[in-house]
Amino acid sequence: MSAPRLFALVLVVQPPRVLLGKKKSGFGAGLWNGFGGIVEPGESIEDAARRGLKAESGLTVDTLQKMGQITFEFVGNSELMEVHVFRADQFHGEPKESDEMQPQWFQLDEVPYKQMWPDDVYWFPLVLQRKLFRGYFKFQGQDTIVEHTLNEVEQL
Ligand SMILES: CNc1cc(N2CCN(C)CC2)nc(N)n1
Repeated sequence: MSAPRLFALVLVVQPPRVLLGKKKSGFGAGLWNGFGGIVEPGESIEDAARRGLKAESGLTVDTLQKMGQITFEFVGNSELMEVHVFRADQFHGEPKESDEMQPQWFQLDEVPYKQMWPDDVYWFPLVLQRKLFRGYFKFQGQDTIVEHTLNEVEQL
């Protein structure tokens, strides 16, 4: 079992709204998601979160709160993905479309779960409620969750 591939994911939450981006190409194209990207060698996970948020939305943040860690397995693919989820409540700049993402504000009661990764409906509410969590989701393809665990934790 090789080391999982690390990703950072940032949700900018300013009740009653949350900023999401519609992925324009590649893995998860067409889905709304937080901003971020792969953690490069020699980079901290938090650095990757800041870098990805800036590159994909144009925003910078002072403070990021760690909210959760999710491990994804895809049937038939031995490489696990480990996504570190962060929340930001304050930001600098204006959301700007990038090559990767089309940003849009959503009311918290109108999060477009049907156009998001299927796991999001499970853990997104925990981010909004400021609850820390660890999750594991096993996917068959990109649409079907065949197994999952999700636990609130005291610390990450
Ligand atoms: C497989 N399920 C996923 C992956 C995911 N990813 C994985 C790929 N990253 C580029 C972005 C974050 N994000 C969510 N919300 N769900």
